[in-house]
Amino acid sequence: MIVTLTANPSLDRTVMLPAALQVGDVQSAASAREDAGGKGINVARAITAAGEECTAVLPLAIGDPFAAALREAALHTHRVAVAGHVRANLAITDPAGVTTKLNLPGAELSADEVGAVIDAVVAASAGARWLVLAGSLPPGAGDDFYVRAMRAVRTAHGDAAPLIAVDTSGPALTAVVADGRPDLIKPNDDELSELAGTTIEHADAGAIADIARSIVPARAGAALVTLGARGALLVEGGGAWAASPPPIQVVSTVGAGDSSLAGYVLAATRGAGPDERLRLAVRYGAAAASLPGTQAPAPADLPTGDVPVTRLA
Ligand SMILES: O=P(O)(O)OC[C@@]1(O)O[C@H](CO)[C@@H](O)[C@@H]1O
Repeated sequence: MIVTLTANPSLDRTVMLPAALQVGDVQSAASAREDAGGKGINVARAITAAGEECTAVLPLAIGDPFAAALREAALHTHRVAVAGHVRANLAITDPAGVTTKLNLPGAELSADEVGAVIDAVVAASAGARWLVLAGSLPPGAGDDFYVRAMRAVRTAHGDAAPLIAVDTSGPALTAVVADGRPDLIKPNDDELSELAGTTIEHADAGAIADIARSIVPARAGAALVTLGARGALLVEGGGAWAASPPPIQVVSTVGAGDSSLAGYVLAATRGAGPDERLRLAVRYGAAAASLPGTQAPAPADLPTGDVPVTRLA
């Protein structure tokens, strides 16, 4: 069983344009869609669609319209009643696959609500193999929220505690790497650059792996570094691997990283080795990028093209 936590869910609105976005102009849109989003929700949707048992923990006010979008996602959820309503995030996509994203901060959580969310994660993760903590933190949670959640889960479940994956950014990611020692982090190129205090924009796979090694394995068990159209890297104590994506038509990149993480966790749960974990991560990320809006891929959506994986020195 796999548990995800989305401390800051979002109703994802996607507006699809028939041409490139013209900032400052009025444009007619071709169509629009809404999806229940937030990183942990997206991970849970891909895992559930693959037939694995999964619970998505989230704060949700009674009567929040987000509940209707969640119903459509058909997820098993553990909801913590809070006062504030779920934010709405906006994505604008065009026929060339260019995605523009506007994310709101989310409603503030009170100290009691923060404590209730952590208690819910501890309860939901009893017997789980993986716990995925994903997304930005809402105001009020505190930068150390994920560290607190990880400590609470590990203290409560001891040797039976799940492996913990964290996908976040900024001070929340810095805190997790400084004080949490997650089993897996999933930075993208910007997040790894910020974490390591260097830029990886023009670095090749070997150089990126070396940068990840400044964190792995001392401060995180492994790093799945997603690089968009360049593929992804997996760095762990035993080695580093790079994978290139299969050819796809990009429709919306929203949720591609979440689906990569879902693919990784699915493969890990099934006992796959590092190269297969990385390959499935890249296939899931590519599948998500080829779907509109924040749709999470099902196994039937996975691209059939080759995903070459190479071991790095
Ligand atoms: O503000 P955060 O939590 O960093 O990102 C939120 C978000 O962009 O992440 C998902 C895609 O990864 C979307 O469903 C959602 O809108």
